[in-house]
Amino acid sequence: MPENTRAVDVVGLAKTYRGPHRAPVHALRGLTFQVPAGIVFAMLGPNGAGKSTTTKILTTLSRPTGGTAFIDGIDVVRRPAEVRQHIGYVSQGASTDPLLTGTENLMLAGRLRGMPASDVRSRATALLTEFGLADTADRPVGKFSGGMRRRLDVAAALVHAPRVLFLDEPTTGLDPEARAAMWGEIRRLSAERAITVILTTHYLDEADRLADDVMIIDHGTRVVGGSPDELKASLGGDTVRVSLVEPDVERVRRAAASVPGLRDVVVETQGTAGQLVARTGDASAAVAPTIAALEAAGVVFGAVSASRPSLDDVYLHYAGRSFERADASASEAAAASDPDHTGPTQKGEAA
Ligand SMILES: Nc1ncnc2c1ncn2[C@@H]1O[C@H](COP(=O)(O)OP(=O)(O)OP(=O)(O)O)[C@@H](O)[C@H]1O
Repeated sequence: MPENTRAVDVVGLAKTYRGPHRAPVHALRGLTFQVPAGIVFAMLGPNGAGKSTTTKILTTLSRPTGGTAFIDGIDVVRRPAEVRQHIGYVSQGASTDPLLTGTENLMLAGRLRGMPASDVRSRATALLTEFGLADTADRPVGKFSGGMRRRLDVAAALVHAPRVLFLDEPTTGLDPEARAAMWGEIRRLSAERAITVILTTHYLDEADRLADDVMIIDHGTRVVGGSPDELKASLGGDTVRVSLVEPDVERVRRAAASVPGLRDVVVETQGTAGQLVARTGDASAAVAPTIAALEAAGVVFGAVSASRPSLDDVYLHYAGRSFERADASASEAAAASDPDHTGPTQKGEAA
């Protein structure tokens, strides 16, 4: 791919957070990926995978401890001011001022970007119209709904017409309706403005529905990447899933191994519950023998389902554990190792 078609080019990116009273945290461990210009690209990973750290480095808010990163061919470490002209960034927390109106917020964003006062008003008006906020343009933003506020955040990030837009968990905390509206905005932006959208998410369905390309990231490295369809097709065949009650893992494995055509068998437990996930060429043919084998082995189980592979299955296949499990254990580990851990939205730069 020619150099100039890459919106993002990251090679061997590393970031270690060091604090005086804590063990170093290796948030990124040699992350390498490229994003072609003009697509919607999703970084998908469980809590603590390194998504926000990557975004912060690419948006020049944090310096890497190793590797290189370029936006539109510009080095984020050596030429950060230039990079900032090319990017818009919507962080996890709201970035607009609740006491100012929508128009005032966008004008402020434009002025902070160094735009002339004569340009910012017309730009603010156009953006408010584009994002369906024209009717509420003169209301203080503190009175906006969560979804309206998030749309205004995106509008503010676009005030200087950047070529690459970063969205850090754009729909976290939104209700389903506002979430769907935000997905619509992101698709529209990509189609109408031809900008590159890089979003981080830990919602599998969000990555699946929105992204042209997905990179699964875990423990600070790239696990696998590609279009959602490519990734799902790469698994070959269907998924059989069985929910288990107080499972004896070895017994379940042995029973599954006796079913012809079942492969990639994973048995996970969480408390007294568990699940068996396996791949098969033809799920409809595999369900009955799976049930028979589990019954014969005396395994207690609940729902049995067969489906086309999902991104959840892709994650399980390549990362070796289910996404839900990874998310839960990352949160537990963070809470255990850091009594001050305040969750994903409140982390500040410590190094
Ligand atoms: N400022 C910081 N100081 C110390 N450790 C940090 C800091 N910011 C992030 N980390 C740690 O770095 C690792 C990666 O965190 P990061 O926020 O990049 O992950 P994430 O994939 O964005 O997760 P989340 O969805 O929870 O935001 C985690 O172990 C996290 O606890």
